[in-house]
Amino acid sequence: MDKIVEVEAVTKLYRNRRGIRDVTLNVRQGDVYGLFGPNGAGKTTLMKTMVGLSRADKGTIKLFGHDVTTHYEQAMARVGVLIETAEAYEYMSGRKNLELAARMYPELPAKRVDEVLELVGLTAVQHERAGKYSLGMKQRLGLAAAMISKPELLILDEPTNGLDIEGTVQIRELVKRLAREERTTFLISSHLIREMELMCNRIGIVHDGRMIREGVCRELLEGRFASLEELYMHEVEQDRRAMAHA
Ligand SMILES: Nc1ncnc2c1ncn2[C@@H]1O[C@H](COP(=O)(O)OP(=O)(O)OP(=O)(O)O)[C@@H](O)[C@H]1O
Repeated sequence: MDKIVEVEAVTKLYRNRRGIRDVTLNVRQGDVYGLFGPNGAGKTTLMKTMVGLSRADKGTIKLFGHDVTTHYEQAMARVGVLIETAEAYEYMSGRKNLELAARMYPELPAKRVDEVLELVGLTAVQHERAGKYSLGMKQRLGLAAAMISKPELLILDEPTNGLDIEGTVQIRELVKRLAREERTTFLISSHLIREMELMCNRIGIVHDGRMIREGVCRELLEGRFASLEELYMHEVEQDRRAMAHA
């Protein structure tokens, strides 16, 4: 299947009328898709709606061809999710946390826990209490838990939020490695455009709850913009003008 994520004209508004409006996006197999936008643009709302944590007011969302609203289990069967800060049982070791996550998938080989620990670089500290982990280590533990079932699609909300440079680089390298070696498809949100530029092949720009531009990074730049930052500033300016005239 080519299109793994199909979001079609989705609106989700909170009582205060904030949220997302009429968002359409497609993620294809093998993409590292970056959902970019400043704080409050609507990235988390979109991701939560996509994985059934909140319900769309309008529009359709399909994952692997299955509608999230009507066929939730089939839609989510091959999806791993890390939305907002990773939650771990702080009094348990990192390893125990992952063993607990693995119990949801009885068919997984026992060595999968070792594999994901290795992938996220937590093998050496696996027996330490998760409560003692640094923020970066907690994020990586959350990522390991999201990856435990070998999902074909990983949806990660701000995975580098609050991380220092080293932590950020580690997550980025991990994403690239999984995309390359395990053919994992990614949908990643961030408010850091440089991060997106280094990691993603496709990008969607969310502004004020709307998708204002979507496409292959290389094609979006089209020789007109030196960086995604320039493209973003241009698109936001255009959007503001269009809205002022609407
Ligand atoms: N539960 C809620 N009730 C009311 N408004 C909300 C709720 N959650 C989010 N919002 C509002 O909806 C808008 C989009 O928020 P969202 O968290 O999706 O943005 P975001 O792009 O993920 O930003 P951030 O990076 O800060 O999380 C914001 O204006 C936010 O204040």
